[in-house]
Amino acid sequence: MCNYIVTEEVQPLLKKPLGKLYPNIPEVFKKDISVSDNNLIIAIGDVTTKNLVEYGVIPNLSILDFKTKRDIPVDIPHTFKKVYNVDNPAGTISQTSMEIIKYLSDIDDREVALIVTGEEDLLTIPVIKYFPIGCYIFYGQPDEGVVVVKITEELKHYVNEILFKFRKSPF
Ligand SMILES: CC(C)(COP(=O)(O)OP(=O)(O)OC[C@H]1O[C@@H](n2cnc3c(N)ncnc32)[C@H](O)[C@@H]1O)[C@@H](O)C(=O)NCCC(=O)NCCS
Ligand SMILES: Nc1nc2c(ncn2[C@@H]2O[C@H](COP(=O)(O)OP(=O)(O)OP(=O)(O)O)[C@@H](O)[C@H]2O)c(=O)[nH]1
Repeated sequence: MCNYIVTEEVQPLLKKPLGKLYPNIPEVFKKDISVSDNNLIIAIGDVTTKNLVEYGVIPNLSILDFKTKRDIPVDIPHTFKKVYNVDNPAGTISQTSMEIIKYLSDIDDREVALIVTGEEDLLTIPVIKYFPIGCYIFYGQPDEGVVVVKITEELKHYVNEILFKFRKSPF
């Protein structure tokens, strides 16, 4: 594995929602669908996680950096059952992020937090790559709302194509 660095070619692709954009979390997701739908819920971003938690929906995995808009602190009103930490600089998907997300996709833990030192936005990519088909991913589209992604085989292929457009660095 290696570190993936964003390129000018790939950045515009990542600014487009990878799922359905909603102005706010839709009513259907204001309850824990992972119980009825038997699909995992992954939240990426602090505002997104905070909003879900405040509706009583605790994601199976929350990927956070405890800030929004780069430096506004965000408090998440929940004590997670397991917490992991990873370094992931803005503009990259670090090798360690790829490894920990692959590991987390294989274990059946609930209420896990992955705390990112750096920037968590791009980690939607390895979550789609490694987590099972059918999982729901929630992440924020700044100043537009929240994106809800349901992982499909096609989306996994698209994400692998996107990864090829990153610059790879061994360190
Ligand atoms: C294209 C993206 C993913 C590139 O992420 P990157 O790791 O390079 O971090 P970047 O610093 O560009 O942005 C990180 C976050 O900080 C925000 N941000 C960026 N610059 C600033 C700034 N000057 N002031 C305040 N907030 C900022 C962005 O809106 C974003 O929410 C990002 O810019 C973005 O659009 N994120 C929101 C949508 C998203 O998460 N998409 C996931 C695709 S995998
Ligand atoms: N209206 C609305 N906007 C949301 C919601 N969730 C996220 N957003 C928007 O998306 C932005 C990014 O939210 P997240 O993806 O949770 O990321 P973050 O950690 O809060 O912010 P960054 O560190 O800047 O990426 C927020 O600042 C909001 O503008 C929501 O439920 N409703």
